[in-house]
Order: sequence, then C-alpha cells, then structure tokens
Amino acid sequence: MSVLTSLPEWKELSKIAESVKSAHMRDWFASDGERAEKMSLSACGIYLDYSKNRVNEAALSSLFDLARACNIETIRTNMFEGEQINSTEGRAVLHTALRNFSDRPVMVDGKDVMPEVHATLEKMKGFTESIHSGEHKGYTGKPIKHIVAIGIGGSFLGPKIMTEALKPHTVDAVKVHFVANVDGCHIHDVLSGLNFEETLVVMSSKSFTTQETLQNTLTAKDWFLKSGGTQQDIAKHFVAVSSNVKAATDFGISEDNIFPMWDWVGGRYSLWSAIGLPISLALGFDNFKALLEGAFEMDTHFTTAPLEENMPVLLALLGVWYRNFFDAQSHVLLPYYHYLRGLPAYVQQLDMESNGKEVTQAGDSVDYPTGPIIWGSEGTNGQHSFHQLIHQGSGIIPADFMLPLNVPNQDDTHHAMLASNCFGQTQALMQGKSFDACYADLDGKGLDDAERKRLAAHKTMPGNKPSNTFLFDSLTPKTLGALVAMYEHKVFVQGVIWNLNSFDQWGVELGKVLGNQVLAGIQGEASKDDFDASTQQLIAKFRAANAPK
Ligand SMILES: O=P(O)(O)OC[C@H]1O[C@H](O)[C@H](O)[C@@H](O)[C@@H]1O
Repeated sequence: MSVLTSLPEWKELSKIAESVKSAHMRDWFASDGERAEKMSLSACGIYLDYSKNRVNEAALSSLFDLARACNIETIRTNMFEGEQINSTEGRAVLHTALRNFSDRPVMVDGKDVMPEVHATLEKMKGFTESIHSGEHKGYTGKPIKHIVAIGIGGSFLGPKIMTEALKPHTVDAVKVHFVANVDGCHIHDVLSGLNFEETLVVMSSKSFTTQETLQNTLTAKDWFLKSGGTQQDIAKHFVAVSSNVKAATDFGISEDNIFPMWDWVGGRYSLWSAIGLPISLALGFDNFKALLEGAFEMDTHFTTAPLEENMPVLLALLGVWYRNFFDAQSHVLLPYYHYLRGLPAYVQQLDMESNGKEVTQAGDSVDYPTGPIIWGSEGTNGQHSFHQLIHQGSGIIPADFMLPLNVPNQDDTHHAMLASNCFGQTQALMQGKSFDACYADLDGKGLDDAERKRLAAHKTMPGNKPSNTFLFDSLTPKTLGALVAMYEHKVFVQGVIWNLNSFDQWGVELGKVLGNQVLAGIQGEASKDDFDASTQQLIAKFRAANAPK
C-alpha cells in the first residue's frame, strides 16, 4: 500500500465518498438555500461557482486535511524558492519567476535570475516596438508585415492559443501565422501566401533539438534563399528563442537575434518567457505584460490565500475527489467563448504531460489513479455532439464551464443565448430529469404502460453530474494570465498529492528519439534489425511507395 492510500485522511475520504454517492445534489440545493452563495469564490477577476459539485462539508474539510497531510504548503514554497523539485532532471521549476513583479530575488544555484528575466523582457519590448513601428525593416527596406512563428508543444500551444484568445487586442501592424506540425502541408500553405521581403520567422525551441521545428525552419530558410534573399540577409528575417544558444548559433542564427530562456522553465510552462514573443508581436508588449501581471496575481493568491479559499487548491482537490473516489477517467473544459476555444488543448498538454505518470517521486508504482484525460471544446458546439455522453453516459465527467460576462463587439442576443446555454447545461447536469417526470410527459401519447416505461427509462437523466462555472467580466490579457496560472497551480497541487514529478516528460522524449531512428530506417540508413517486424513492414511499405520511379 502506498504512503498516500495509507494516510488516515485518505481512508476517511473513502468512507465519506460512500455516503456522498448515495446523495443527490438536487436534494442538497433543496435543503440549503445558501449552498450556491457559500460555495463560490472570487480571485484575480475570476468568479467560481463550485456549488454543483458532489461535495458536502465533510468531504471538503477532509480534502483540505489531505492537502495538508501531503505538505502542499511546504512543497509550494520549495517551488517558488527555486529548489530542484524536478528531481529526475535536477532542475528548479520557476516559471513563476518570469512573472514576478515583486522585488523578491529568485535564486537559482546561488544567483538571482531576476536581472536576466528583466533584461529579456526589455529585449522583447524593444524588438516588438521596432517591428510595429517599421523601424526594423526587411533586407529590401520594406517593413515587416507577417510573422511566421515556428515551434511545437509548449513552444507553440501557449503562443498560439493566447494570441487567439485575445484576438480583440490584436495590433494591425503585423499578422502572426503559427506552424507546428512537420507535415509539410502546413508550412507550405503558410509560406505560399507571403512575401518573403516582409516576413519575419520566429523559431522557438527551448532545446533546439526538436525535429519538427528544425525542419520547418530549414524549409522557411530555403524558401527565403530561393526567393532572392542571401545568407547575409537572414539576420533581418530570422530570430530564435532558445535556452540552447550554442545550437542556435551553430544553426546560423546570429547571437543578437537569440532571445534566451532557461532550463528552469518547463516547455509547457514557457509562454511567460521569450517563447511568448509571438504573443507580444501579435498583441503588443503591453498586452503581453498584462498577461504576466494576471499570472502574478494568481501566484500571489495561490501563495497567500488560506487553502480553503485558494482557487487552484480547491480545484485540484475536487479533481482528486472525482479521479480517486468516483473513478472519473476524464475532465472536460467547456469555454463558452469562441476565442477561448483553444484552452482545452492548452490545458491538455499542461495537465497530461505533467501528471500522466504512474510512478511516485521515489520510483514506485502508484496504486491509485493519477492524471485524468483532459479534453473539451467550445460551447455551444459540444452540446450538439458529445454532451450526450456527459449527460447520460455510464461514468462521470467533471466539467469546467467558463463564460465572459461581456464580449467585445457582439450582438446582445447572441451573448444572452450563449450564456443561457452555458448555465442551462450546468443546471441540467446537476438536476437531471427523473423517471417519474419523463413518465408523466408521456401521458396521453397513446402508449401502453410497458412502452411508456421503456421510453421513460431512455429519457431519464440521472443528473448529479458535477461542474464548476467560471465567470469573468471580459477576457482581458490579465484575466487570461490568471486563468492559465490557475490551471498550472491546480496541476501542481494534484502532482504533489499524487506524489509525482509533474515536471519531466520521459514518455514524450522517447517519441522524439524513436522518430529519428525510424527516419534513419526510412532513409535506408539503419539496419532492419533495429525494428520489430511490424515496424519493418510499415517502413518497407513507405519506402516502396516513395521509391524513385
Ligand atoms: O521547445 P522545444 O525544446 O522544441 O520542445 C517542444 C516540446 O517538446 C516536447 O514534446 C516536450 O514534451 C514539450 O514539453 C516541449 O514543449
């Protein structure tokens, strides 16, 4: 038995879960007129109503006991103070230093990293302004009008999704295009519409070893050279963001054009670093800075609010409750705001790459479920497809609904409909519709009793399906920063409870290595014996289809 499942707090929660499973939330709402008010929380411009969760006071209080028993507060301090909590890579975890607007120094190996952080922000600001003002020109003297941002994973999802979410704040001076996949269709589609004289490539790779990003950059460089640019002109059209400055200069990017980042920033936590340069170029540096400020506010809330009023802690505990005591396999994110449609994909990487692990910090196998599957998409679209399974499927899928109360340039009727669908779904999930109500609806329809009962069973909705609802005034850069940091800290707290290293990603690393090995096989540069029979067969098929004719 693991340390976690042997804790008295864990055993207590197992007992409470059994009694809660036989209760229905609609009865709790009926018997407690203050439930909604009591179970709401506001922080950093985000209002959270968590009353539609299958928790009573006993469950909540034991969940907070569990958090304390797992030393959340101490490990949180360790993270913020730069201890090497990424124990398998011997690294500190300091994305919070990137948005530290206090005067507090942040020490890594005895050195304050804040001066470097500030210098990089200044460099980003200056560069953004020189592009927007037209001062930085392409080699033929034309201003830059298009940015091609190349990166993948954390070097893509954060910049792309934040830029998309803040579309109403986009500047007119440039248009930012993102390319991630090594599938050549994407880069060719993007480049084919652009004038190379007015294009700047921002290549983002923390490690500077990622196959997709290197290849897409080579393709862009080739396009630039074939279009008429020369090797010397590259400096005006290619910049890189990387912690591996040597590899970037070896690749041909001049040192002046490299924006640094550091190994204490994980890829999926890197949008706050110079990896966010495309955000700054798309929205202006002030909006990028506001994103950081919002995240800093959430950091302050996370480090100072009592656990019971701490939004990320509460969300993490609710997630643990459903994952470990209700066998929930997944968690769905439902932004009711078109521009925020990418958030589920962002949180998917954040959560699944962080807590998709099955060994503890000590290297022992866990005997409890860990990170759930994260998925979702924008409302209302999902209501006409996968919501069916959330309402009537056989398991429970906790849901995060989110809605801005105001949206720019929008027709009131559309927004009212959007909001009513969002709230209506949370109500339906919680209340359900009883068999008796469905049976009554079928009165007078000319059905015999057996048929009426059969149909009523199909139409019955059990309800008791949990959801959180997040509201914000409007999705400003600051609120978005706070929202993303909230999910980061939620994932951190869950990782602490499950005793995981949430900051490595060995499973993904393996994919990078294998991809290169198979490429050698496809290019005829590896022995057949390096591959299993199935992979050999697939390689042979590919080679046959691509053999010179
Ligand atoms: O920025 P890079 O070094 O190119 O890495 C890009 C991505 O690579 C891997 O897939 C990692 O799992 C991600 O966390 C990372 O964001």
